[in-house]
Amino acid sequence: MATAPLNFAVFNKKDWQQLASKYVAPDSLQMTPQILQNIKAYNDQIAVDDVFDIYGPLVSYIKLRYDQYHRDINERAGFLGRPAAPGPFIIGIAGSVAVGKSTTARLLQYLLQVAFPKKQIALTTTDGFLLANETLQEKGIFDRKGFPESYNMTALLSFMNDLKEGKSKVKSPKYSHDQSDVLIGEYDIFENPDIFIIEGINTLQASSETPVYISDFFDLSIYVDADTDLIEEWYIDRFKALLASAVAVGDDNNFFAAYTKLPTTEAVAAATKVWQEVNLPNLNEYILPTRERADLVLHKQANHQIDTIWLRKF
Ligand SMILES: Nc1ncnc2c1ncn2[C@@H]1O[C@H](COP(=O)(O)OP(=O)(O)O)[C@@H](O)[C@H]1O
Ligand SMILES: CC(C)(COP(=O)(O)O)[C@@H](O)C(=O)NCCC(=O)O
Repeated sequence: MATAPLNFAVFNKKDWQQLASKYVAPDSLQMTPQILQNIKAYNDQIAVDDVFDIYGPLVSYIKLRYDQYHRDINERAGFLGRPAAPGPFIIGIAGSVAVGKSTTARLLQYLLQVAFPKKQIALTTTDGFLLANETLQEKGIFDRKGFPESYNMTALLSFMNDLKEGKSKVKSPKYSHDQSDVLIGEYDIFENPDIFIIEGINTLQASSETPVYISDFFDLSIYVDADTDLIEEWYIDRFKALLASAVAVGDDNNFFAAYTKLPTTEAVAAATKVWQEVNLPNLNEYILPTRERADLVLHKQANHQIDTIWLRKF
């Protein structure tokens, strides 16, 4: 993997694991058999030792940063002589298409909920802020899906601003991987969450539409990293899983239905072409250059196991 910049501390799994109970009382994140069973129920491929060794210390670190965030808000409000109106503590998760951002985000949401049972931990993806496929086609940029110009950045920034200001009933549009499109008129509604996770390939990118970055609203950012050959493998694995579910559902409106009519080798060749011509150039040109903007980098090796963690020192 790449060498970490000077402003990051680098941990291997063993050293990171030592940090586990530094800030969270040991009983607040006990990995009981029930917790592990719940995690396995949603993704049985997740490495169980990662849940203990990587996510345990990560939750401790988030707890530390969350407490600092609230102290900071109160002190700043005191300085201004205005009441503190804290919005959520926002965690941004970035990384390539198919590197495992949404899986990481869901696992983190679950573990934070276990560690903070009285807090509301919410999650969304920037995928819902993509322009609809029809609009991308009208604009002649369907083959640029996922690139910066394919998102409604103004809507995304306004969503982030409303959330951070503590507005109630803030809506984010939904995206379906089965349909490979945004779901017009369908939203997730957030009612003053305490911790908010937003994952997406563009969470650390600048916008050409406005000088404000999405990450200006973040209190912590995580970049999920891996070698590109592995990510391509995971992209194809996910494509095969989406094909299998299209076959199981038998819905002709499913985006993947057309691929199910092809021999598997042809369908996989088509997906490999999309990876090579769309998602890989997007990774190299627009996503990977944001890695060093993150506060924390989780580097994965084969089988999604995390082997190295970079943590920003300053
Ligand atoms: N920690 C993990 N363990 C096992 N499989 C994983 C893990 N993270 C992701 N995957 C698998 O890799 C593929 C891509 O993951 P996903 O979370 O959809 O990526 P992203 O949100 O970055 O596009 C999916 O098939 C998912 O099940
Ligand atoms: C919706 C996405 C831009 C984002 O991907 P994600 O991070 O959710 O995997 C991506 O899945 C995508 O559709 N890319 C365009 C090319 C393709 O069909 O893979």
